[in-house]
Amino acid sequence: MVLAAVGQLCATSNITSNLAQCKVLVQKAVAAGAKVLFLPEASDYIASSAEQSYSLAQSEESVSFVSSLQRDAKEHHIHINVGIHQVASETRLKNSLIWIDDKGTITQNYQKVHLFDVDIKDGPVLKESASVQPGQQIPRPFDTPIGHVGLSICFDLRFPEMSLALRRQNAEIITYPSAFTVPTGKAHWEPLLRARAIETQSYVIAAAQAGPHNEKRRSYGHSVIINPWGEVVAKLGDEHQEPHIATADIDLDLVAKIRREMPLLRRTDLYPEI
Ligand SMILES: O=C(O)CNC(=O)[C@H](CS)NC(=O)CCC(=O)C(=O)O
Repeated sequence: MVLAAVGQLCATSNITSNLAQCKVLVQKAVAAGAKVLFLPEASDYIASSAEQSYSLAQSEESVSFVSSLQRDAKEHHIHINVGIHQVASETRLKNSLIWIDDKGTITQNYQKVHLFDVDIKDGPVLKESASVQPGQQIPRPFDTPIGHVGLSICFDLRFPEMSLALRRQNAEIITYPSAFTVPTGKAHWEPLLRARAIETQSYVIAAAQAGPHNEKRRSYGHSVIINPWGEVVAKLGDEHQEPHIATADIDLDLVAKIRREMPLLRRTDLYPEI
């Protein structure tokens, strides 16, 4: 069994201080003996407008955010999965999730495919598609020290088609780094994540942002690791004063046992194969 850590922070528009929080999380994960650290969506920054988000993605701080974590990964022999913004075009960004291996190399880069556009009465109004270009592919799950990892981000967790597609390609662990809104988090966060774990018979690892990013926006927190039986095996609350981690052993024998004991044989003669 290999130990994985989820890290929780509250990013603002200050990339330098967000990096400092991420580095604290790396230190805590290393001290706990974790081999992989999962950091939230948009760990580099949460901006207060589309314009600010685009200009931050072009900044030097944005480049050093990633290179500094690459150096940490190499120095401490830890893999780091982290959500960042990348420039996609002259007007739009990518909401990206990169995998940095224990040599400091970026080996995977997933671009979020489902964008979060909501306008909830007396609730959050967010239009991610105003500044972000949707990804066009679902990368294949890849080998890591904790098993085959399939990458997805935040709002993607509402689409079981995507997690089932990753499962069919042999994912054993599915990631959902997030910055969930508070009302949708209270209502949907844990049940949806547990459902994704149960129906894919995979670990679900969801590192979350927590607390107030600016006057307009706050995130729900509650980072979790869920085993393939749907049990929460590591959990944080909504603390946001200082960065926190939670850890769990990833047991691939448990994945194999659950899949062997309860095969989910699909009736693809009756509905399409995903
Ligand atoms: O804004 C950034 O820079 C980073 N992106 C995000 O935080 C994204 C888009 S606004 N947040 C979500 O997808 C929350 C989904 C959610 O809360 C739900 O599905 O209920």
